Amino acid sequence: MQQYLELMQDVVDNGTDRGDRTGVGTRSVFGRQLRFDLGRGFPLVTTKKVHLRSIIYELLWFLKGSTDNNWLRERKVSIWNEWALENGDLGPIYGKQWRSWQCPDGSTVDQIADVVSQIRTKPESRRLIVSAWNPAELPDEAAGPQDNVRQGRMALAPCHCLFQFYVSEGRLSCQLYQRSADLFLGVPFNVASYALLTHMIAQQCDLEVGEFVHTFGDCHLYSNHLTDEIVYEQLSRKPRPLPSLSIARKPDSLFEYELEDFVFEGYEPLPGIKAPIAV
Ligand SMILES: Nc1nc(=O)c2c([nH]1)NC[C@@H]1CN(c3ccc(C(=O)N[C@@H](CCC(=O)O)C(=O)O)cc3)CN21
Ligand SMILES: O=c1ccn([C@H]2C[C@H](O)[C@@H](COP(=O)(O)O)O2)c(=O)[nH]1
Repeated sequence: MQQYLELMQDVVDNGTDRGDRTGVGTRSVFGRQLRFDLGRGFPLVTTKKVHLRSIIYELLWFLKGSTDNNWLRERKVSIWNEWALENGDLGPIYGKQWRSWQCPDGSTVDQIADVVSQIRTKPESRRLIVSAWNPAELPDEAAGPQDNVRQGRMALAPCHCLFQFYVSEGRLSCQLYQRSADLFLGVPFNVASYALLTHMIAQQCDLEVGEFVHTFGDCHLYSNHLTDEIVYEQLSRKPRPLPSLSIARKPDSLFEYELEDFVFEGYEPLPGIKAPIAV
């Protein structure tokens, strides 16, 4: 994960200091890319301990099509708490757009089931895309997350907003476009989540894993992460070898995976680093 640290250093050295929606302030660069060969280890940050359980449950929750934070809370995953209503509702965020994108005629599109079926039947297609960016349901940037949900809008605009698959020589690759990236807290989650999704879809489609290509728009470090205890501490650490992932069984569909199916070996990270989240 040296390249993750290099991107962090790039933001520190070349970023411009700017204000942002949350009021915290960031240092940011625009337009960057990381590439991970998934055959050479699972891309999980090793220079701090990353909470894999939260990442896996969040992905399973997206794949269920759920936007109800209670499902995560029941599993002790707290990463969406700040954005949810009292009753758990997060509005039409990822799960809704992935599994039941609303059409004008009242029908819905299951983009995930469709893309898996396309990968199986038309692997050379150049249209293997899933988009969470639904302009009709975006939040009003001037209102808070809960107010947006009360209006039937998303609590937060999709950050990882569009991804595309590519099949070549029996390998499945995935490229993500992330319009806005919290490099310290969000990105380790996003890289691992899409790497995991690529492994799952490859297994379902009888393919090997290829690359995960992570393309960024506004790539930032929050100003309250630019401290000796947080970002500079992480930049002083040396990456360790990557863990490996094996999947214990092959479920009948992409929607039937469980936490216990994912077996990670050789994850020996440096200690965790706590940081405040910008809401
Ligand atoms: N500012 C911001 N950054 C994000 O990364 C982010 C948002 N907002 N809003 C929506 C989701 C929620 N995500 C989150 C939220 C919290 C953590 C976080 O606090 N991580 C800690 C603790 C992990 C845990 O307890 O499971 C970490 O050390 O990684 C990570 C991703 C990613 N997203
Ligand atoms: O998966 C995610 C979700 C969110 N983020 C970060 C990126 C930004 O710091 C905030 C979102 O704020 P916007 O004003 O909507 O850009 O959350 C992330 O990195 N990964």
